[in-house]
Amino acid sequence: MSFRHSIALHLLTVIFGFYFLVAVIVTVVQLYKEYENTKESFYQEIQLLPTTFGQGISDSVWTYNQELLQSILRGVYNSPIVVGIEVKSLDHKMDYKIGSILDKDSHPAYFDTDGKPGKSAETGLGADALFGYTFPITYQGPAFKDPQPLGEVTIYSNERLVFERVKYGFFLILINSVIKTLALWFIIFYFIKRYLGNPLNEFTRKIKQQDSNQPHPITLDIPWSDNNEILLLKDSYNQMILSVNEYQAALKTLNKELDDKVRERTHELFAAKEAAEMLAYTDVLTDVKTRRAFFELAEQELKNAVRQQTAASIIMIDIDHFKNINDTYGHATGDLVLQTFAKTLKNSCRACDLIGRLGGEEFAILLPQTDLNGALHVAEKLRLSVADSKLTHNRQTLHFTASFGVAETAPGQYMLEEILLQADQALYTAKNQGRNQAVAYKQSTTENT
Ligand SMILES: Nc1nc2c(ncn2[C@@H]2O[C@H](COP(=O)(O)OP(=O)(O)OP(=O)(O)O)[C@@H](O)[C@H]2O)c(=O)[nH]1
Repeated sequence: MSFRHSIALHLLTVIFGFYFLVAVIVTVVQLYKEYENTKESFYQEIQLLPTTFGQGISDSVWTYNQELLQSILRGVYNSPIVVGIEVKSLDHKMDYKIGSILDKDSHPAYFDTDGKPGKSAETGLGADALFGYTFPITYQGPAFKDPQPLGEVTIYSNERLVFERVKYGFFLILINSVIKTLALWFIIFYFIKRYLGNPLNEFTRKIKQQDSNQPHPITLDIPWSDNNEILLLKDSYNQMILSVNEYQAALKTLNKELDDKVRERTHELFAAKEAAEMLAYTDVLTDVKTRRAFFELAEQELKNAVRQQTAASIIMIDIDHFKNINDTYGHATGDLVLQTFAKTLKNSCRACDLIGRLGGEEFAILLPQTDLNGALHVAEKLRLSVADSKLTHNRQTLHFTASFGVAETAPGQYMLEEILLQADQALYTAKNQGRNQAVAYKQSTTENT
C-alpha cells in the first residue's frame, strides 16, 4: 500500500484539517489577548508618566516658561512608549505639540520637537493607530486655596509600539503551535499506521495469498488483544471461510453423487435404447427380425450382393390354413405354432440367412450368395422340417405345414420389392397348387418342385 493511499494519511488529512482550523482560531484569540494585555500595560505605563513629569509641566505653564516646557516635553517624548505629546493650556498661550498626535477631527498629525508640523517618524504596522492618555494640569500655590486649572496634557502612544513589544511573544506562540502540530501529526500517524494501517495491510495481503479453491482461516499480528473492530472483522472473515469450505465440501459430495447418478442414468438409458432397438428389430413373439428390420437389413445384403456380384435369393413362406389352427385351438395355440415354426426356420437356416416376420403368419428369408436352385433346395428342406415339426396341445399332437415361394436376383436386378413380389407370386402359386410345397418364380410361369 503506497503512502499516498494509506488510511493513516487520509485520517490525518481529515483530523488535521479540523485541527488546523481550531489551532488557527485558538492562536488568533491567544494573540489578540496578548496584544490587548500589552496595550493595557502600555496604557498603565503612560498613566505613570504624569507622576514624574506632571509637576514640571504645570509649573512651566503657570510661569509661561516655554523653554522649560519644551525640554520637559522632549524628555517625555524620548520615553520608548511615547510617540507624541500635546499640551492644551486654558489661555492657549502655552499650547504645545510634539510627535504624533490626533487633531480635533481625530486624524493623526505630526510635529517635530520644536512643535512645528512635520513628517511622522513612526512607520509600519499600526503607526497611525494612536491612543492616548489625557490628564489635567493645575497650579497649587500658597496663594490659592484650591488647585488652579491650567489645561490638559495628552500623551500618545501607538499600536506599532504595542506590536513591537508582542512581536517576540507572537513568534514564540507560532513556533510553539507549529512544533506541537508536527509532533502530534507524527505521533498520531505512527499509531494509526501501527494499530490500523499495518493490520489492515496484513489482512489484505493474506486474503490475496489465499488459495481460492481451498481458502484457510487467517491469523493477524495485531499489537492489542481486546476485541477491536479489526479482530472482529478477521473473526467474521474466518467464520465465512469455514462456511465456504463446508459448502464447497458439500457441493463436491453433491457433484460426485450427481455424476454417479448421471452415469448410472446414462447407462440405463443406453441399455433402454438398446432394448428399444432390439424391440424394434426383433419380433417379440417369434424372435426373428421384424418387418422393418428385415427390409433394412435385406437392402444392405442386396447392396453387398451387387458389390460382390454374387447371387441372392428370397423365400416367402406362409403357414397353411393358419386361420383354422387359430379357430380350432385358439389364438394362444396359434402363437405357439408361430413360435415353433420360427424356431424350425432358424434351426434349419445358416447364420448369415436373414429371417423376418413380414406380418401375421407370413415370413421371408433372404439367402445371401444363393442362386435360385440353392434357394429352392433350402425351401424344400425347410418345408420338410416344418411338416415334421409337431406341437402338443391338450395331450393332442398338432401338425402343420407351410407353402414356400422362391425368387432370385436377376443380373442387374437387385430391387428388393421386385424380388419380394416375385417370391410372393411363387408363394401364391404354391398355395393354389395345394399348399405344403415350394415353388420357384419363373418369368411367365411358375415351376413346381
Ligand atoms: N395366433 C395368431 N394368429 C395370427 C397372428 N397374426 C395373424 N394371425 C392370424 O392368421 C390368420 C391368417 O389367415 P389367412 O390369411 O386367412 O390364411 P390361412 O388361414 O393361413 O390360409 P392360407 O394362407 O390360404 O393357407 C388370421 O386368422 C389371423 O388372425 C398372430 O400373431 N397370432
